[in-house]
Amino acid sequence: MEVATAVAMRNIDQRTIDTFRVPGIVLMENAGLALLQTLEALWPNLALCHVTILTGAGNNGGDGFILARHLWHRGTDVDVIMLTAAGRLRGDARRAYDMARAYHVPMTSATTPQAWSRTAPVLKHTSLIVDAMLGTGLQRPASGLYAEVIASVNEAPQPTVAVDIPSGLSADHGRVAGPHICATHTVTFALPKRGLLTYPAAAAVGELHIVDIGIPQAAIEAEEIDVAMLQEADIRQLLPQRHPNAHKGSHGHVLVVAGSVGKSGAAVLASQSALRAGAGLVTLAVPAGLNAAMEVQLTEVMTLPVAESPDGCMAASAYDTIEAFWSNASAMIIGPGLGIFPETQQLVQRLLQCAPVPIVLDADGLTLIADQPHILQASQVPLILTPHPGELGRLLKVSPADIQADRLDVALDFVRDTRVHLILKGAHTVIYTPDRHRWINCTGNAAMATAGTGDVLAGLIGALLAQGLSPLQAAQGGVYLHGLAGDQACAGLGSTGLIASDLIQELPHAMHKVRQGVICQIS
Ligand SMILES: NC(=O)C1=CN([C@@H]2O[C@H](COP(=O)(O)OP(=O)(O)OC[C@H]3O[C@@H](n4cnc5c(N)ncnc54)[C@H](O)[C@@H]3O)[C@@H](O)[C@H]2O)[C@@H](O)CC1
Ligand SMILES: [K+]
Repeated sequence: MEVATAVAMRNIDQRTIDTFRVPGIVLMENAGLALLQTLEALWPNLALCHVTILTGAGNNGGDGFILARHLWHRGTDVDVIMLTAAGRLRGDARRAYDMARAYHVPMTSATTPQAWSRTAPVLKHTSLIVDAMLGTGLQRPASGLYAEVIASVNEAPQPTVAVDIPSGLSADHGRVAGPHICATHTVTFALPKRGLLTYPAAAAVGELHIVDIGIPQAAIEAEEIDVAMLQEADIRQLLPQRHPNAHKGSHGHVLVVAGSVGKSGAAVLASQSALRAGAGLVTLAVPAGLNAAMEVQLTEVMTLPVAESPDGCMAASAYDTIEAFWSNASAMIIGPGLGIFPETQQLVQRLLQCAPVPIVLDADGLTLIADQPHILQASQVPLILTPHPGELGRLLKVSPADIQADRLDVALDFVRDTRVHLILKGAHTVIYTPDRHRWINCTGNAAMATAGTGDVLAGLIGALLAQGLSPLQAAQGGVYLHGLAGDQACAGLGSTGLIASDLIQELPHAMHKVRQGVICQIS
Protein backbone atom coordinates (compact mmCIF):
# COMPACT_ATOMS: atom_id res chain seq x y z
CA MET A 1 0.00 0.00 0.00
CA GLU A 2 1.33 3.41 -1.02
CA VAL A 3 2.39 5.90 1.67
CA ALA A 4 1.38 9.48 0.90
CA THR A 5 2.74 12.93 1.57
CA ALA A 6 0.35 15.83 2.08
CA VAL A 7 0.82 16.97 -1.52
CA ALA A 8 0.32 13.46 -2.92
CA MET A 9 -2.88 13.04 -0.88
CA ARG A 10 -4.19 16.40 -2.03
CA ASN A 11 -3.47 15.48 -5.67
CA ILE A 12 -5.19 12.12 -5.27
CA ASP A 13 -8.24 13.74 -3.64
CA GLN A 14 -8.38 16.32 -6.42
CA ARG A 15 -8.00 13.69 -9.15
CA THR A 16 -10.89 11.77 -7.63
CA ILE A 17 -12.97 14.94 -7.68
CA ASP A 18 -11.97 16.09 -11.19
CA THR A 19 -11.51 12.85 -13.13
CA PHE A 20 -13.78 10.46 -11.29
CA ARG A 21 -16.50 13.04 -10.69
CA VAL A 22 -16.83 12.38 -6.96
CA PRO A 23 -17.67 15.68 -5.24
CA GLY A 24 -15.37 16.64 -2.35
CA ILE A 25 -18.27 16.63 0.08
CA VAL A 26 -18.95 12.99 -0.85
CA LEU A 27 -15.35 12.11 0.02
CA MET A 28 -15.75 13.97 3.28
CA GLU A 29 -19.03 12.17 4.01
CA ASN A 30 -17.30 8.85 3.26
CA ALA A 31 -14.48 9.85 5.59
CA GLY A 32 -16.87 10.76 8.41
CA LEU A 33 -18.81 7.51 7.99
CA ALA A 34 -15.64 5.40 7.91
CA LEU A 35 -14.57 7.16 11.09
CA LEU A 36 -17.93 6.41 12.68
CA GLN A 37 -17.71 2.72 11.76
CA THR A 38 -14.21 2.49 13.22
CA LEU A 39 -15.34 4.08 16.49
CA GLU A 40 -18.37 1.78 16.67
CA ALA A 41 -16.17 -1.26 16.15
CA LEU A 42 -13.79 -0.08 18.87
CA TRP A 43 -16.50 0.95 21.35
CA PRO A 44 -19.72 -0.98 20.77
CA ASN A 45 -21.38 1.05 23.56
CA LEU A 46 -20.68 4.33 21.76
CA ALA A 47 -24.37 5.31 21.79
CA LEU A 48 -24.19 5.49 25.60
CA CYS A 49 -21.08 7.66 25.66
CA HIS A 50 -20.34 11.35 25.62
CA VAL A 51 -18.02 12.32 22.79
CA THR A 52 -16.16 15.64 22.51
CA ILE A 53 -15.09 16.58 19.00
CA LEU A 54 -12.54 19.37 18.56
CA THR A 55 -12.61 20.94 15.11
CA GLY A 56 -10.18 23.24 13.28
CA ALA A 57 -10.55 25.62 10.38
CA GLY A 58 -10.05 23.24 7.43
CA ASN A 59 -11.37 19.99 6.01
CA ASN A 60 -10.03 17.98 8.94
CA GLY A 61 -12.58 19.90 11.00
CA GLY A 62 -15.11 19.09 8.25
CA ASP A 63 -14.63 15.39 8.92
CA GLY A 64 -15.32 16.15 12.58
CA PHE A 65 -18.66 17.84 11.74
CA ILE A 66 -19.74 14.85 9.63
CA LEU A 67 -18.88 12.46 12.46
CA ALA A 68 -20.71 14.67 14.96
CA ARG A 69 -23.86 14.69 12.85
CA HIS A 70 -23.96 10.91 12.51
CA LEU A 71 -23.21 10.28 16.17
CA TRP A 72 -25.89 12.74 17.24
CA HIS A 73 -28.36 11.22 14.79
CA ARG A 74 -27.74 7.82 16.38
CA GLY A 75 -28.31 9.09 19.89
CA THR A 76 -24.79 9.67 21.16
CA ASP A 77 -24.28 12.67 23.40
CA VAL A 78 -21.92 14.93 21.43
CA ASP A 79 -20.23 18.26 22.03
CA VAL A 80 -18.41 19.94 19.16
CA ILE A 81 -15.90 22.60 20.19
CA MET A 82 -14.79 24.71 17.25
CA LEU A 83 -11.42 26.43 17.43
CA THR A 84 -12.40 28.81 14.68
CA ALA A 85 -15.42 31.05 14.19
CA ALA A 86 -18.10 29.44 12.01
CA GLY A 87 -17.97 32.45 9.69
CA ARG A 88 -14.41 31.55 8.70
CA LEU A 89 -15.23 28.03 7.51
CA ARG A 90 -15.08 27.54 3.76
CA GLY A 91 -15.97 24.96 1.09
CA ASP A 92 -16.72 21.39 2.15
CA ALA A 93 -15.93 22.15 5.79
CA ARG A 94 -18.59 24.86 5.72
CA ARG A 95 -21.07 22.46 4.11
CA ALA A 96 -20.35 19.85 6.75
CA TYR A 97 -20.83 22.47 9.48
CA ASP A 98 -24.13 23.63 7.95
CA MET A 99 -25.45 20.06 7.94
CA ALA A 100 -24.45 19.53 11.57
CA ARG A 101 -26.10 22.82 12.51
CA ALA A 102 -29.30 21.88 10.69
CA TYR A 103 -29.35 18.63 12.72
CA HIS A 104 -29.03 20.73 15.91
CA VAL A 105 -25.75 19.12 16.94
CA PRO A 106 -24.54 20.95 20.10
CA MET A 107 -21.64 23.15 18.95
CA THR A 108 -19.72 25.90 20.71
CA SER A 109 -16.57 27.76 19.78
CA ALA A 110 -13.42 28.60 21.71
CA THR A 111 -11.25 30.80 19.53
CA THR A 112 -8.85 32.20 22.13
CA PRO A 113 -6.78 30.60 24.90
CA GLN A 114 -8.99 32.40 27.46
CA ALA A 115 -12.15 30.98 25.91
CA TRP A 116 -10.55 27.55 25.87
CA SER A 117 -9.71 27.71 29.58
CA ARG A 118 -13.43 28.31 30.22
CA THR A 119 -14.43 25.46 27.86
CA ALA A 120 -11.80 22.88 28.79
CA PRO A 121 -13.70 21.47 31.82
CA VAL A 122 -16.04 19.70 29.37
CA LEU A 123 -13.21 17.21 28.86
CA LYS A 124 -13.65 16.03 32.46
CA HIS A 125 -17.10 14.69 31.67
CA THR A 126 -16.50 13.11 28.34
CA SER A 127 -15.79 9.47 27.49
CA LEU A 128 -13.94 9.98 24.24
CA ILE A 129 -12.09 12.89 22.60
CA VAL A 130 -11.93 13.22 18.80
CA ASP A 131 -9.13 15.38 17.41
CA ALA A 132 -10.33 16.94 14.13
CA MET A 133 -8.24 20.10 14.51
CA LEU A 134 -5.35 19.85 12.06
CA GLY A 135 -4.79 17.28 9.34
CA THR A 136 -2.63 17.19 6.25
CA GLY A 137 -3.00 20.97 5.91
CA LEU A 138 -0.63 21.74 8.80
CA GLN A 139 1.41 24.77 7.74
CA ARG A 140 3.54 25.51 10.83
CA PRO A 141 4.12 24.10 14.31
CA ALA A 142 1.04 24.35 16.52
CA SER A 143 1.17 27.33 18.88
CA GLY A 144 -1.13 29.63 20.84
CA LEU A 145 -4.69 28.33 21.11
CA TYR A 146 -3.87 25.04 19.35
CA ALA A 147 -0.92 24.38 21.63
CA GLU A 148 -3.13 25.00 24.70
CA VAL A 149 -5.83 22.65 23.46
CA ILE A 150 -3.30 19.97 22.55
CA ALA A 151 -1.81 20.17 26.05
CA SER A 152 -5.27 19.84 27.67
CA VAL A 153 -6.18 16.85 25.51
CA ASN A 154 -2.89 15.10 26.20
CA GLU A 155 -3.42 15.58 29.95
CA ALA A 156 -6.93 14.12 29.82
CA PRO A 157 -7.16 10.44 30.78
CA GLN A 158 -9.77 9.54 28.15
CA PRO A 159 -8.90 7.84 24.87
CA THR A 160 -8.22 10.25 22.02
CA VAL A 161 -8.95 9.41 18.40
CA ALA A 162 -7.03 11.48 15.85
CA VAL A 163 -8.75 12.15 12.55
CA ASP A 164 -6.38 11.45 9.64
CA ILE A 165 -3.27 12.47 11.60
CA PRO A 166 -2.67 13.59 15.19
CA SER A 167 -2.90 17.39 15.15
CA GLY A 168 0.50 19.05 15.06
CA LEU A 169 2.31 16.19 13.28
CA SER A 170 3.48 16.57 9.71
CA ALA A 171 2.10 14.19 7.10
CA ASP A 172 5.46 14.32 5.31
CA HIS A 173 8.07 13.14 7.80
CA GLY A 174 8.56 11.72 11.27
CA ARG A 175 10.22 14.74 12.86
CA VAL A 176 8.36 16.39 15.72
CA ALA A 177 8.50 20.16 15.36
CA GLY A 178 6.08 21.30 18.06
CA PRO A 179 3.14 20.38 20.29
CA HIS A 180 1.07 17.51 18.95
CA ILE A 181 -1.72 15.22 20.01
CA CYS A 182 -0.68 11.86 21.45
CA ALA A 183 -3.50 9.66 20.22
CA THR A 184 -4.68 6.26 21.36
CA HIS A 185 -6.04 5.61 17.86
CA THR A 186 -5.57 7.35 14.53
CA VAL A 187 -8.07 6.82 11.74
CA THR A 188 -6.40 7.84 8.49
CA PHE A 189 -8.11 8.14 5.13
CA ALA A 190 -7.32 6.15 1.99
CA LEU A 191 -3.55 5.84 2.52
CA PRO A 192 -1.14 5.99 5.44
CA LYS A 193 0.90 9.19 5.51
CA ARG A 194 4.70 9.22 5.88
CA GLY A 195 4.53 10.98 9.25
CA LEU A 196 2.30 8.28 10.69
CA LEU A 197 4.80 5.52 9.97
CA THR A 198 8.09 7.24 10.77
CA TYR A 199 9.54 7.66 14.25
CA PRO A 200 9.63 9.63 16.46
CA ALA A 201 6.24 10.96 15.25
CA ALA A 202 4.87 7.43 14.85
CA ALA A 203 4.97 7.04 18.64
CA ALA A 204 2.08 9.54 18.88
CA VAL A 205 -0.20 7.68 16.48
CA GLY A 206 -1.43 4.91 18.77
CA GLU A 207 -3.21 2.12 16.92
CA LEU A 208 -3.41 3.00 13.24
CA HIS A 209 -6.58 2.34 11.22
CA ILE A 210 -6.43 2.92 7.47
CA VAL A 211 -9.95 3.31 6.13
CA ASP A 212 -11.35 3.35 2.61
CA ILE A 213 -13.20 6.51 1.54
CA GLY A 214 -13.95 5.44 -2.03
CA ILE A 215 -10.87 6.79 -3.79
CA PRO A 216 -10.28 4.64 -6.91
CA GLN A 217 -6.97 2.80 -7.21
CA ALA A 218 -6.35 4.49 -10.58
CA ALA A 219 -6.37 7.89 -8.89
CA ILE A 220 -3.69 6.62 -6.50
CA GLU A 221 -1.57 4.93 -9.17
CA ALA A 222 -1.48 8.07 -11.29
CA GLU A 223 0.47 9.72 -8.48
CA GLU A 224 3.42 7.30 -8.97
CA ILE A 225 4.27 7.21 -5.28
CA ASP A 226 7.62 5.55 -4.54
CA VAL A 227 7.12 4.76 -0.84
CA ALA A 228 4.95 1.86 0.29
CA MET A 229 4.01 0.05 3.48
CA LEU A 230 4.53 -3.71 3.62
CA GLN A 231 1.38 -5.70 4.24
CA GLU A 232 0.85 -9.32 5.06
CA ALA A 233 -0.68 -10.02 1.64
CA ASP A 234 2.56 -8.83 -0.02
CA ILE A 235 4.50 -11.37 2.00
CA ARG A 236 2.09 -14.26 1.59
CA GLN A 237 2.50 -14.26 -2.17
CA LEU A 238 6.29 -14.28 -2.11
CA LEU A 239 6.95 -16.99 0.49
CA PRO A 240 8.69 -20.01 -1.06
CA GLN A 241 6.44 -23.01 -1.55
CA ARG A 242 7.81 -26.48 -0.95
CA HIS A 243 7.23 -29.04 -3.68
CA PRO A 244 5.94 -32.41 -2.34
CA ASN A 245 8.98 -33.96 -3.99
CA ALA A 246 11.43 -31.58 -2.27
CA HIS A 247 14.78 -32.67 -0.86
CA LYS A 248 17.32 -30.73 1.18
CA GLY A 249 19.19 -29.70 -1.95
CA SER A 250 16.15 -28.19 -3.62
CA HIS A 251 15.64 -25.19 -1.35
CA GLY A 252 18.96 -23.52 -1.12
CA HIS A 253 22.33 -23.68 0.55
CA VAL A 254 23.43 -20.66 2.60
CA LEU A 255 27.11 -20.01 3.19
CA VAL A 256 27.57 -17.88 6.30
CA VAL A 257 30.94 -16.14 6.65
CA ALA A 258 30.94 -15.02 10.25
CA GLY A 259 32.51 -15.09 13.70
CA SER A 260 35.72 -14.13 15.46
CA VAL A 261 37.01 -14.66 18.98
CA GLY A 262 34.45 -13.19 21.38
CA LYS A 263 31.72 -12.92 18.72
CA SER A 264 31.01 -16.51 17.78
CA GLY A 265 27.40 -16.19 18.98
CA ALA A 266 26.58 -13.95 16.01
CA ALA A 267 27.70 -16.72 13.67
CA VAL A 268 25.54 -19.25 15.52
CA LEU A 269 22.46 -17.03 15.41
CA ALA A 270 22.75 -16.19 11.70
CA SER A 271 23.28 -19.86 10.77
CA GLN A 272 20.44 -21.21 12.87
CA SER A 273 18.11 -18.50 11.67
CA ALA A 274 18.87 -19.43 8.06
CA LEU A 275 17.92 -23.04 8.74
CA ARG A 276 14.72 -22.09 10.57
CA ALA A 277 13.81 -19.83 7.64
CA GLY A 278 13.72 -22.82 5.36
CA ALA A 279 17.18 -23.11 3.81
CA GLY A 280 17.85 -26.76 2.99
CA LEU A 281 21.52 -26.58 3.92
CA VAL A 282 23.61 -24.09 5.87
CA THR A 283 27.40 -24.03 6.06
CA LEU A 284 29.19 -21.74 8.47
CA ALA A 285 32.70 -20.59 7.54
CA VAL A 286 34.51 -19.68 10.79
CA PRO A 287 38.10 -19.03 11.91
CA ALA A 288 39.60 -22.49 12.45
CA GLY A 289 40.17 -21.91 16.16
CA LEU A 290 36.43 -21.55 16.72
CA ASN A 291 35.49 -24.61 14.73
CA ALA A 292 35.46 -27.13 17.59
CA ALA A 293 33.17 -24.92 19.66
CA MET A 294 30.84 -24.41 16.68
CA GLU A 295 30.67 -28.15 16.02
CA VAL A 296 29.47 -28.68 19.57
CA GLN A 297 26.96 -25.87 19.50
CA LEU A 298 25.48 -26.43 16.05
CA THR A 299 23.88 -29.73 15.21
CA GLU A 300 22.24 -29.23 11.82
CA VAL A 301 24.60 -26.53 10.52
CA MET A 302 27.79 -27.70 8.78
CA THR A 303 31.04 -25.86 9.41
CA LEU A 304 33.92 -24.83 7.19
CA PRO A 305 37.06 -24.00 9.21
CA VAL A 306 39.09 -21.29 7.46
CA ALA A 307 42.49 -19.70 8.01
CA GLU A 308 42.71 -17.43 11.00
CA SER A 309 45.07 -14.66 12.00
CA PRO A 310 47.01 -14.68 15.30
CA ASP A 311 44.31 -12.54 16.92
CA GLY A 312 41.56 -15.05 16.22
CA CYS A 313 39.88 -13.40 13.25
CA MET A 314 39.55 -14.59 9.65
CA ALA A 315 42.80 -14.22 7.77
CA ALA A 316 42.95 -12.85 4.24
CA SER A 317 44.01 -16.32 3.07
CA ALA A 318 40.62 -17.71 4.21
CA TYR A 319 39.54 -16.55 0.77
CA ASP A 320 40.93 -19.68 -0.91
CA THR A 321 38.88 -22.09 1.22
CA ILE A 322 35.72 -20.02 0.77
CA GLU A 323 36.27 -19.73 -2.98
CA ALA A 324 36.73 -23.49 -3.27
CA PHE A 325 33.40 -23.98 -1.49
CA TRP A 326 31.12 -21.32 -2.94
CA SER A 327 29.96 -23.25 -5.99
CA ASN A 328 27.86 -25.27 -3.49
CA ALA A 329 26.12 -22.15 -2.18
CA SER A 330 23.08 -20.32 -3.48
CA ALA A 331 23.47 -17.26 -1.21
CA MET A 332 26.05 -15.89 1.22
CA ILE A 333 25.84 -13.93 4.45
CA ILE A 334 28.99 -11.98 5.22
CA GLY A 335 29.64 -10.08 8.39
CA PRO A 336 27.99 -11.21 11.65
CA GLY A 337 30.62 -11.17 14.39
CA LEU A 338 33.53 -10.96 11.93
CA GLY A 339 35.32 -8.24 13.88
CA ILE A 340 36.99 -5.29 12.23
CA PHE A 341 40.55 -6.54 11.79
CA PRO A 342 42.63 -5.34 8.80
CA GLU A 343 43.15 -8.90 7.52
CA THR A 344 39.42 -9.55 7.56
CA GLN A 345 38.89 -6.29 5.71
CA GLN A 346 40.96 -7.55 2.79
CA LEU A 347 39.02 -10.80 2.81
CA VAL A 348 35.61 -9.13 2.78
CA GLN A 349 36.55 -6.75 0.00
CA ARG A 350 37.74 -9.62 -2.16
CA LEU A 351 34.66 -11.71 -1.45
CA LEU A 352 32.40 -8.84 -2.44
CA GLN A 353 34.22 -8.43 -5.73
CA CYS A 354 34.38 -12.09 -6.69
CA ALA A 355 31.62 -14.12 -5.05
CA PRO A 356 29.19 -15.64 -7.58
CA VAL A 357 25.99 -15.72 -5.49
CA PRO A 358 23.78 -13.01 -3.92
CA ILE A 359 25.18 -11.64 -0.68
CA VAL A 360 23.72 -10.25 2.54
CA LEU A 361 26.32 -7.88 3.96
CA ASP A 362 25.71 -7.27 7.65
CA ALA A 363 27.22 -5.89 10.86
CA ASP A 364 31.05 -5.88 10.92
CA GLY A 365 31.00 -6.63 7.19
CA LEU A 366 29.48 -3.17 6.70
CA THR A 367 31.97 -1.48 8.98
CA LEU A 368 34.83 -3.15 7.11
CA ILE A 369 33.85 -1.50 3.83
CA ALA A 370 32.69 1.84 5.30
CA ASP A 371 35.82 3.65 4.11
CA GLN A 372 35.49 2.29 0.59
CA PRO A 373 31.81 1.99 -0.26
CA HIS A 374 32.71 2.18 -3.98
CA ILE A 375 33.82 -1.44 -3.57
CA LEU A 376 30.13 -2.33 -3.69
CA GLN A 377 29.94 -1.24 -7.30
CA ALA A 378 32.53 -3.86 -8.25
CA SER A 379 30.28 -6.68 -7.10
CA GLN A 380 29.03 -9.06 -9.80
CA VAL A 381 26.01 -10.18 -7.78
CA PRO A 382 23.00 -8.63 -6.01
CA LEU A 383 23.89 -7.19 -2.61
CA ILE A 384 21.58 -6.60 0.33
CA LEU A 385 23.04 -4.34 3.02
CA THR A 386 21.47 -4.45 6.47
CA PRO A 387 22.81 -1.49 8.47
CA HIS A 388 21.47 -0.07 11.71
CA PRO A 389 21.57 3.75 11.89
CA GLY A 390 25.14 3.74 13.28
CA GLU A 391 26.42 1.53 10.47
CA LEU A 392 24.62 3.53 7.80
CA GLY A 393 25.99 6.71 9.36
CA ARG A 394 29.50 5.31 8.87
CA LEU A 395 28.74 4.48 5.24
CA LEU A 396 27.25 7.90 4.48
CA LYS A 397 29.63 9.87 6.71
CA VAL A 398 26.82 11.42 8.75
CA SER A 399 25.74 10.99 12.35
CA PRO A 400 23.18 8.38 13.45
CA ALA A 401 20.97 11.31 14.48
CA ASP A 402 21.01 12.59 10.89
CA ILE A 403 20.03 9.12 9.69
CA GLN A 404 17.15 8.93 12.15
CA ALA A 405 15.91 12.42 11.22
CA ASP A 406 15.46 11.41 7.60
CA ARG A 407 14.99 7.64 7.57
CA LEU A 408 12.91 7.56 4.41
CA ASP A 409 15.18 9.57 2.14
CA VAL A 410 18.68 9.64 3.61
CA ALA A 411 20.07 6.70 1.60
CA LEU A 412 18.47 7.52 -1.77
CA ASP A 413 21.66 8.71 -3.44
CA PHE A 414 23.69 5.88 -1.90
CA VAL A 415 21.48 3.12 -3.33
CA ARG A 416 21.33 4.84 -6.71
CA ASP A 417 25.13 5.07 -6.87
CA THR A 418 25.96 1.61 -5.51
CA ARG A 419 22.94 -0.28 -6.96
CA VAL A 420 22.37 -2.20 -3.71
CA HIS A 421 19.25 -3.06 -1.79
CA LEU A 422 19.57 -1.50 1.63
CA ILE A 423 17.65 -2.29 4.79
CA LEU A 424 17.78 0.50 7.37
CA LYS A 425 17.00 -1.28 10.62
CA GLY A 426 15.25 0.22 13.64
CA ALA A 427 11.63 0.81 14.59
CA HIS A 428 9.73 0.65 11.30
CA THR A 429 12.58 -0.66 9.19
CA VAL A 430 12.92 0.88 5.72
CA ILE A 431 13.93 -1.10 2.61
CA TYR A 432 15.55 0.91 -0.20
CA THR A 433 15.80 -0.53 -3.71
CA PRO A 434 18.45 0.55 -6.25
CA ASP A 435 15.73 2.31 -8.24
CA ARG A 436 14.91 4.36 -5.14
CA HIS A 437 11.64 2.78 -4.07
CA ARG A 438 11.17 2.46 -0.33
CA TRP A 439 9.13 0.00 1.69
CA ILE A 440 8.28 0.59 5.35
CA ASN A 441 7.80 -2.40 7.63
CA CYS A 442 5.48 -2.05 10.61
CA THR A 443 5.87 -5.43 12.32
CA GLY A 444 8.20 -5.72 15.31
CA ASN A 445 8.47 -4.06 18.69
CA ALA A 446 10.87 -2.50 21.17
CA ALA A 447 11.62 -5.79 22.92
CA MET A 448 13.61 -6.72 19.81
CA ALA A 449 16.17 -4.03 20.63
CA THR A 450 18.53 -6.65 22.05
CA ALA A 451 21.84 -8.24 21.06
CA GLY A 452 21.78 -10.64 18.14
CA THR A 453 18.43 -9.83 16.56
CA GLY A 454 20.27 -8.32 13.57
CA ASP A 455 22.15 -11.59 13.08
CA VAL A 456 18.81 -13.41 13.00
CA LEU A 457 17.56 -10.99 10.33
CA ALA A 458 20.67 -11.56 8.21
CA GLY A 459 20.18 -15.33 8.44
CA LEU A 460 16.53 -15.05 7.51
CA ILE A 461 17.17 -12.88 4.46
CA GLY A 462 20.03 -15.12 3.36
CA ALA A 463 17.75 -18.15 3.56
CA LEU A 464 15.06 -16.47 1.45
CA LEU A 465 17.66 -15.46 -1.16
CA ALA A 466 18.98 -19.01 -1.21
CA GLN A 467 15.46 -20.30 -1.86
CA GLY A 468 15.29 -18.26 -5.04
CA LEU A 469 13.56 -15.06 -3.96
CA SER A 470 14.68 -11.83 -5.62
CA PRO A 471 16.65 -9.38 -3.48
CA LEU A 472 13.56 -7.21 -3.01
CA GLN A 473 11.39 -10.19 -2.09
CA ALA A 474 14.01 -11.54 0.32
CA ALA A 475 14.32 -8.13 1.96
CA GLN A 476 10.54 -7.73 2.22
CA GLY A 477 9.94 -11.23 3.53
CA GLY A 478 12.89 -10.98 5.89
CA VAL A 479 11.96 -7.76 7.63
CA TYR A 480 8.26 -8.57 7.85
CA LEU A 481 8.72 -12.10 9.22
CA HIS A 482 11.48 -11.01 11.59
CA GLY A 483 9.17 -8.38 13.09
CA LEU A 484 6.23 -10.75 13.20
CA ALA A 485 8.32 -13.38 14.99
CA GLY A 486 9.21 -10.65 17.50
CA ASP A 487 5.56 -9.72 17.96
CA GLN A 488 4.58 -13.34 18.49
CA ALA A 489 7.44 -13.94 20.92
CA CYS A 490 6.35 -10.88 22.88
CA ALA A 491 2.77 -12.07 23.01
CA GLY A 492 4.06 -14.85 25.24
CA LEU A 493 7.01 -13.16 26.96
CA GLY A 494 5.85 -9.60 27.48
CA SER A 495 7.71 -6.48 26.47
CA THR A 496 11.13 -7.24 27.98
CA GLY A 497 13.28 -10.30 28.28
CA LEU A 498 13.14 -11.42 24.66
CA ILE A 499 16.50 -12.74 23.44
CA ALA A 500 17.55 -13.24 19.83
CA SER A 501 17.28 -17.02 19.94
CA ASP A 502 13.59 -16.68 20.90
CA LEU A 503 13.08 -15.10 17.50
CA ILE A 504 14.64 -18.09 15.78
CA GLN A 505 12.16 -20.41 17.51
CA GLU A 506 9.29 -18.19 16.37
CA LEU A 507 10.31 -17.89 12.72
CA PRO A 508 8.55 -21.05 11.50
CA HIS A 509 5.39 -20.02 13.38
CA ALA A 510 5.51 -16.56 11.82
CA MET A 511 5.83 -18.06 8.34
CA HIS A 512 3.04 -20.50 9.07
CA LYS A 513 0.79 -17.67 10.26
CA VAL A 514 1.40 -15.65 7.11
CA ARG A 515 0.79 -18.68 4.90
CA GLN A 516 -2.47 -19.38 6.73
CA GLY A 517 -3.58 -15.79 6.22
CA VAL A 518 -4.16 -14.82 9.83
CA ILE A 519 -4.61 -11.06 9.82
CA CYS A 520 -2.05 -9.18 11.89
CA GLN A 521 -2.89 -5.68 13.16
CA ILE A 522 -0.26 -2.99 12.88
CA SER A 523 0.24 -0.62 15.75
N1 LIG B 1 -11.30 16.20 -0.49
C1 LIG B 1 -10.39 16.26 0.42
O1 LIG B 1 -9.40 17.00 0.27
C2 LIG B 1 -10.56 15.48 1.68
C3 LIG B 1 -9.91 15.90 2.82
N2 LIG B 1 -10.09 15.28 3.99
C4 LIG B 1 -9.62 15.90 5.24
O2 LIG B 1 -9.07 17.15 4.99
C5 LIG B 1 -7.83 17.27 5.68
C6 LIG B 1 -7.01 18.29 4.96
O3 LIG B 1 -7.77 19.45 4.93
P1 LIG B 1 -7.16 20.90 4.73
O4 LIG B 1 -6.25 20.89 3.57
O5 LIG B 1 -8.30 21.81 4.72
O6 LIG B 1 -6.23 21.11 5.99
P2 LIG B 1 -6.49 20.98 7.56
O7 LIG B 1 -7.90 20.76 7.87
O8 LIG B 1 -5.50 20.01 8.04
O9 LIG B 1 -6.03 22.39 8.11
C7 LIG B 1 -5.99 23.53 7.34
C8 LIG B 1 -6.39 24.74 8.16
O10 LIG B 1 -5.63 24.83 9.33
C9 LIG B 1 -4.89 26.03 9.34
N3 LIG B 1 -3.59 25.74 9.94
C10 LIG B 1 -2.55 25.10 9.39
N4 LIG B 1 -1.56 24.97 10.29
C11 LIG B 1 -1.99 25.53 11.44
C12 LIG B 1 -1.44 25.70 12.72
N5 LIG B 1 -0.22 25.25 13.02
N6 LIG B 1 -2.15 26.32 13.67
C13 LIG B 1 -3.40 26.76 13.40
N7 LIG B 1 -3.98 26.63 12.21
C14 LIG B 1 -3.30 26.02 11.23
C15 LIG B 1 -4.82 26.50 7.92
O11 LIG B 1 -4.69 27.89 7.85
C16 LIG B 1 -6.17 26.02 7.40
O12 LIG B 1 -7.18 26.92 7.75
C17 LIG B 1 -7.29 15.88 5.71
O13 LIG B 1 -6.35 15.71 6.74
C18 LIG B 1 -8.55 15.08 5.93
O14 LIG B 1 -8.86 15.02 7.31
C19 LIG B 1 -11.11 14.25 4.11
O15 LIG B 1 -12.31 14.91 4.38
C20 LIG B 1 -11.25 13.45 2.87
C21 LIG B 1 -11.45 14.29 1.67
K1 LIG C 1 -6.30 15.64 13.39
